[in-house]
Amino acid sequence: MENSVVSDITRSHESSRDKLGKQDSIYTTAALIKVTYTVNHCEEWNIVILRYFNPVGAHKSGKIGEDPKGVPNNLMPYCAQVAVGKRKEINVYGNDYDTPDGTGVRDYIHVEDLAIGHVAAQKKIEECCGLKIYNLGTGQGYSVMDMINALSKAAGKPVPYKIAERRTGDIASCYSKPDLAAKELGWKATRGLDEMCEDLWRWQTMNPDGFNSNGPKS
Ligand SMILES: O=c1ccn([C@@H]2O[C@H](COP(=O)(O)OP(=O)(O)O[C@H]3O[C@H](CO)[C@H](O)[C@H](O)[C@H]3O)[C@@H](O)[C@H]2O)c(=O)[nH]1
Repeated sequence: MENSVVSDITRSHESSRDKLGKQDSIYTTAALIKVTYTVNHCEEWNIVILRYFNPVGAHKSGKIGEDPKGVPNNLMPYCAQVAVGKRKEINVYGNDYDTPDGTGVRDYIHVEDLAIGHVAAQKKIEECCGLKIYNLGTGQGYSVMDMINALSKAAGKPVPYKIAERRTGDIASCYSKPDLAAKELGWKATRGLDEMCEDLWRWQTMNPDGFNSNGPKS
């Protein structure tokens, strides 16, 4: 199976067992903590585990954002560096997946929605909740090409790309089922793809070299 819809930890899931086991890591860590919690009778501990999906965006001010060290590994920081002229083009890792346009699908979430999810989780801990595990995603999958097009729109120019080989360890599609977070945390992601890309682009243009930039800071 190449696809993975990440639902509650106690439910079975489908994902590839690739060489790196990459897509399974989101499960494995939470599952191990859950076992440790139960086996060691930690019921007096209150723990909330948050499963992040793919954070994108930056603070609205343009002053706080992602500053990868070296060559970015992830799609959107790399795309942003291409758009700002620091890199030539983005490699699209495979266009022959079983997805609507053949490129990989992920659940991208605005980093501010993710931050608000943490505040909701903190409140849950204060209710003495025991061990809880929540997905912080939008529940909506977008492809690599959707993301390149959305950033091109925000930047007002095309982001150059080329189709490359699949990357080892990638699966076709992975997105969340965030219902439990909505029900028990009262949390839901509200920022859409355009806002993610606009905020990412503002950060990147104000800080082309990340926190070492000498560009406008106000
Ligand atoms: O230069 C790139 C980088 C990525 N991609 C594609 O873009 C999508 C997203 O890739 P990311 O690397 O941005 O994110 P992943 O979902 O692959 O990986 C993220 O989720 C993983 C678990 O699911 C791990 O947590 C990992 O550290 C985290 O970055 C994938 O289809 C990937 O193939 C490209 O086409 N070109």
